[in-house]
Amino acid sequence: MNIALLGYGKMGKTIEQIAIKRGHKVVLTIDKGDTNYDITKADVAIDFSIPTVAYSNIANCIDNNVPVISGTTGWLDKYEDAVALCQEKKGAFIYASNFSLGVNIFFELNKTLAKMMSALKQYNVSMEEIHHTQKLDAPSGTAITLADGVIENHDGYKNWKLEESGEQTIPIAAKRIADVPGTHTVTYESEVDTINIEHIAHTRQGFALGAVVAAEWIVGKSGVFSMNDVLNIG
Ligand SMILES: NC(=O)c1ccc[n+]([C@@H]2O[C@H](COP(=O)([O-])OP(=O)(O)OC[C@H]3O[C@@H](n4cnc5c(N)ncnc54)[C@H](O)[C@@H]3O)[C@@H](O)[C@H]2O)c1
Ligand SMILES: O=C(O)C1=N[C@H](C(=O)O)CCC1
Repeated sequence: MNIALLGYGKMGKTIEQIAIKRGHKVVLTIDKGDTNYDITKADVAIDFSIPTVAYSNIANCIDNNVPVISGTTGWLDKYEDAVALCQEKKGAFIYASNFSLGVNIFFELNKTLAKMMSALKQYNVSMEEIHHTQKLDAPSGTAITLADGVIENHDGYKNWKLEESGEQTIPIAAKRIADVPGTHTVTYESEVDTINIEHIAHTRQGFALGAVVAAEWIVGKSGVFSMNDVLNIG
């Protein structure tokens, strides 16, 4: 497959290594300031850029009929626009806040636990995410997906807030520590005990492999998909 990388930072470079090992060719590496390029050289594009440009990168792919995978976080106010554009143009698009297999299993575990805890009002839920200090957005996209998973499956919670608790609100703490690839903890606390579930990424390889697997999966399809479709879970 010929792959375009939109964003050639930490993730773009890790994805390039994995894509080549899996027999693909990286035909475009687009970073800040690169505007004049022909995206149609690629069979599929993988966007890991920055929140302010993710939507225009995705829209450019859809407009040019190139399937696109996006892992960029912090741009979800425009997610529904991307869905509408993809449907209108009969394109192919996947956004995932986290492409790693382990986190996608963790997402399902989180939903199951939320269902179990819904009747147990003596427990309060909270979340913590820890990432490296270059991260531009907070809370992480993964923490938002985890909070949404609780809200959909636990009748005690209706929203989430960064560093703030309140009635029916899941507090999310965001910590920034040098070189941490990504740690997420969901905690249920009562007066007598604590239940934690946690995912710790040791490297970025898991995110990158998941993005390449999603790119392999989407070619030849049309529609808006999720990692659950790719991994056949959930
Ligand atoms: N979904 C996941 O599994 C997952 C995993 C890791 C990171 N991420 C997200 O992916 C994004 C990138 O992460 P990173 O660690 O590679 O960040 P990074 O800062 O290392 O790389 C981002 C790159 O995008 C470039 N960029 C700026 N403007 C651009 C433009 N107009 N077009 C293309 N590229 C442009 C920057 O110059 C930089 O090189 C972040 O939003 C991060 O939260 C998601
Ligand atoms: O390094 C990052 O930035 C990460 N971003 C994603 C998020 O916001 O959840 C996934 C984990 C790494």
